[in-house]
Amino acid sequence: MATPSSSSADNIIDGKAIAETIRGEIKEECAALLQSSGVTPGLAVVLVGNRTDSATYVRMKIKACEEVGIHSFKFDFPSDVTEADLIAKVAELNADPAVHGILVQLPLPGHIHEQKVLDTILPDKDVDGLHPLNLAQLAHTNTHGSSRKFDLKTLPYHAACTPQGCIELIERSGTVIEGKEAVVIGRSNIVGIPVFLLLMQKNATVTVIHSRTKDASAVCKRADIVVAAVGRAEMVKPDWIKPGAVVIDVGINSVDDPTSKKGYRLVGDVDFAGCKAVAGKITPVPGGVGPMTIAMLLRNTLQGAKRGLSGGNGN
Ligand SMILES: Nc1nc(=O)c2c([nH]1)NC[C@@H]1CN(c3ccc(C(=O)N[C@@H](CCC(=O)O)C(=O)O)cc3)C=[N+]21
Ligand SMILES: [Mg+2]
Repeated sequence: MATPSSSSADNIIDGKAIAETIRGEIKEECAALLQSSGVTPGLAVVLVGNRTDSATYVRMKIKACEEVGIHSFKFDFPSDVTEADLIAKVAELNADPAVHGILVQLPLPGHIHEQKVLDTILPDKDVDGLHPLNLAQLAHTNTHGSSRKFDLKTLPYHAACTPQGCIELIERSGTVIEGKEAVVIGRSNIVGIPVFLLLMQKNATVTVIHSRTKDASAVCKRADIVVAAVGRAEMVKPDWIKPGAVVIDVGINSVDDPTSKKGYRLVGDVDFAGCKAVAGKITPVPGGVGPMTIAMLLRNTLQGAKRGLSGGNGN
């Protein structure tokens, strides 16, 4: 086993490396699934318009599929596509047995009601975990006081990808969640709420901080585990962090930077340099949560294909 280095980087959680490990695990499982049942998992990706960031993310997702042995099917629509046409495509994919997962890349153009489109995806094919029924399943799961363990790899429904990625980063970097004080900053349906639910299912004591919280920094400072998902550049300062805490930064904020070639750079919701000096462990941006989101998408797609074989969603 490699000896951990004692460089200043050694409290950084390497999301890129952890995601690579997980993609390796998924690749093996895809090969085994193909061997045993002849099935290749399939992911349909729907991209609307020509945002460069969305096109980049979609390209990364498709490349990741190829690498692990998941079929991908890409559907491009112009930015003036009607909501009805998008919903018709989703309905077609819902009925396609080669498609185990459907992802509609967000954001959608303003004239389209995003949730209305997402709600059309069959929950069993909703590998983003953004359908309200999947969020409800996560809240409704109750393994406490039962011998059944809460295991992300075998959930009978889809949990959202970024939140699952946060949990994997915490656990795979060596932190036991059970019994810890966790604070989630932000309460979005996509990240804050599902992260809160996952941490609770993992037996943490969880507090959610939001825009109406009084004295957010004092509440945050109680946490052994902090997950920041507010979408405000470098909002979490070193004096918010309890010494030794694990800090997971979900934010992807672009800030002007004339010294960079692109004229901007990406920063998280956490003041990384400052908080790194106080935290026990911390994720960088980029190279933290981002790559995990894609790894979890692959895992959900594989899981969906396996569930399809066993018939029904096991509830
Ligand atoms: N239906 C839907 N599902 C999503 O999961 C979804 C979405 N819409 N819309 C946009 C956000 C954003 N997102 C990211 C995925 C990977 C990285 C990622 O891998 N980032 C790299 C850097 C990538 C770069 O070089 O820009 C990193 O953080 O290291 C980031 C962001 C998924 N999203
Ligand atoms: Mg809209």
